[in-house]
Formats: sequence, C-alpha cells, structure tokens
Amino acid sequence: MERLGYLGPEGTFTNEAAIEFISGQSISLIPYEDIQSLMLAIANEEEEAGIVPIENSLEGSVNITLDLLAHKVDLKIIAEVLMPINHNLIGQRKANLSQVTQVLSHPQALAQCRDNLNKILDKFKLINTSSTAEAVQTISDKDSNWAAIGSKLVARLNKLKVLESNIQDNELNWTRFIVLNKKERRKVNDAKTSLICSPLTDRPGILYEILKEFAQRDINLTKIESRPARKMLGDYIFFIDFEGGQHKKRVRETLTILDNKTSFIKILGSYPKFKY
Ligand SMILES: O=C(O)C(=O)Cc1ccccc1
Repeated sequence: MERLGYLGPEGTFTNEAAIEFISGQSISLIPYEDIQSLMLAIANEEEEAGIVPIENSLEGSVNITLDLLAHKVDLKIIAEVLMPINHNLIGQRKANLSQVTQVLSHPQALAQCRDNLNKILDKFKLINTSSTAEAVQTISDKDSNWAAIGSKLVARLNKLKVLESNIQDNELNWTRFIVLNKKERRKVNDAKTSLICSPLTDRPGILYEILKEFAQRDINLTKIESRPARKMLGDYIFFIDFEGGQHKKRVRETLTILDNKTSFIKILGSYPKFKY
C-alpha cells in the first residue's frame, strides 16, 4: 500500500488510528473532509485505501459508514483498529469554562460527552462538524464563547487550550476503525469476517434460522446490527461480524447455506483480528 486516506483534517482520532495501522511503514496519509467522500474516492479508484470509524463502545455504530457499505459502494475490509478515545473540551488560550456557549464537534464525540457537558457548562448549543479536528480548527479564530471537543493532540496542533480534560461520559470509550480497499485479502489467520445480509422472507424465526447456522458450527459472533433496508418500514438488513476467515471449512459451509436463506448477501471480507 502506498496511500491511505483518512477522515481528516490532521489530528482526528481516525488520523491516530491510521498512524497505528501503518506502524512506521512509509505510506502517505491523505486527509478527506468526510467519510462519504473518502469511501466514494476508494470505490471510484481515485484513492487506494482508506480508514474510517465504524462503531463506538458508548454511542454504537457510525451509521454513515454502514449505510455506504450496504447501499452505495463495493468495498472490502482488510483490517480493523481499536483505539481508546479520550475527549477534551478545547477553547481559546484566554477562555474559561464559564464563557462557553457553543460546543462544536463530530456528532459521535458530542454524544459521547452529553452528560458531562451538561454538568460542566450552563447554557450552550451543540454544533455538528465532519470531524473533531475540523471543529477545533473552526474555533481557532473565534472568541472565548466557542469551544470544541477533540484530542489533546489537536488542541496542541491548533495552539488552543484544554479547558477540561477527559470529558467522555464513561472512562471506557473505545472506537473501532476499519481499513477499506477494492480487493479482498487472501487467506488470513486469526481472522474475523464481516457480511451484510437481508433475510429471504418475512416469517417467524427467519433471523433465528440464519443465526442458528453460526451457532451450530460453533462460530462466535462479535457483532450484529440492523439498519433499515430502505424499502418498507420494517424491512431490515443485518450486519454480522464473526470469528474465523473464509478459508475455514465451517465458515464456507455457513456462507453457502446463507445464500439460500437471504435475498441479499454481501461479504465485506476477512481480516486479522486486532491485537492490542
Ligand atoms: O472526528 C474524529 O476525530 C474522528 O476520527 C471520528 C470520531 C469521533 C469521535 C470518536 C471517534 C472517532
């Protein structure tokens, strides 16, 4: 790999995850303004690969990532990165907490700090941005009532002050990122596999019948999430992650059987389980 796009600008959590992923290899890191433009660029072969957030331990899935994977692009997951996330309230050097009346950040970051913001600030407005680092950049030339949520690194990059550190509502705040490209990885050991599927019919037990195939072969699911199928209200697609690569016999068998129980199935790929 020569290039890796990430949700920018410099200083986002995705930037930190990208650095962790390349672990010293000489791969150029290319910032993108939002998740959608990065994923579309990879799909259109304007970018080689990219890293995006997919789920958070406090806030759940990043819906835009799931919806693009399901409905808009044909991309494969080649790796995952798990990172602990610490949020900070960042403001002007001369600002103090009592002056803050608007807080900018990525919607996931705002949601991960909701309770604490209500504790430390009086009356304030929340404003969504494409990333935490964009929020911090935006407030850098504003006055003292503007604040942003982001990492200590991005506060330093923009020469701003941490008004309050560790403001996430729960000490344990992890985000999972995925690395995407156009082509599936070949045989991976100690792998996980991700897929998206839609049950063939709407009848009692159909989801159970799908999940039963995994259970009977002792395949451990690590995630199941549903999203609207974008057809009728009540029609869903399921995102399923499980342990084992597609070269394993019991995984191959399960996937063959799912073919007959689903109206739509998209294998997102097998990739190494993240090691801390
Ligand atoms: O905005 C960022 O910095 C991101 O990389 C997205 C994000 C936001 C909140 C927690 C983890 C990742």
